[in-house]
Amino acid sequence: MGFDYSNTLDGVQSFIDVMWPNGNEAFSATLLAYNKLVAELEEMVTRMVFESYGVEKKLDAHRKMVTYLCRGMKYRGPEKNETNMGFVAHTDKDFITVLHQNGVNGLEVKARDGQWFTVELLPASYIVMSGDAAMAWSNDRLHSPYHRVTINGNETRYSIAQFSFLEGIIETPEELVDEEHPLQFKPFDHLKYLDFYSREENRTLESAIRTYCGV
Ligand SMILES: O=C(O)CCC(=O)C(=O)O
Ligand SMILES: [Fe+2]
Repeated sequence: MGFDYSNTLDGVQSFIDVMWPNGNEAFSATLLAYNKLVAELEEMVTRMVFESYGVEKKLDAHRKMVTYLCRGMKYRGPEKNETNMGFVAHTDKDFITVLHQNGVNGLEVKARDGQWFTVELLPASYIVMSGDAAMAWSNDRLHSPYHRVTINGNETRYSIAQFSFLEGIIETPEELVDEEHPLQFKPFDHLKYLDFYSREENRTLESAIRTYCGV
């Protein structure tokens, strides 16, 4: 389950209203505090990326467009005759994802070289992963990896993710384009890309972002 504007009081409140019509102050305060911290982490990583590419002057305009979606996942262990009760392989459609899990591993990521590996996390660890929008923005420098969840044991896995989206047009900075690195993606409207991906016929594309706005 998930909700939009997840680092704002209004966003959290609209979720709480659905789940607890009589309110749940403690949960609401915890969720908002958590999502704000995770948004700060996302902001910090984004700043590091912009600085490392020498495009920090583009950061303010970028920040003004950022909005977050929070999603909570529950994966129970397989029962008899069931296999893999996880999440099918996909790339994230956002800019940057920050993921956290309870003590149960299960996330697998496909590296650039095609090898799948299991992400083994300490309880206090977070995963920061680039999505399709960051890949397009960076002219293919950041990799938006295929990933999936496979649950083998009996323990239930819980994870919580916060996804960043841009309300507006995403454009590759000209600093990241030159003769050696020709432009790979045309400017695109991030939320319209989500509409595109939500259509049945586009969900099985090898790379929805390349089909949508690849050069
Ligand atoms: O539960 C996880 O660790 C991954 C979830 C995920 O990939 C997603 O929600 O996009
Ligand atoms: Fe994902």
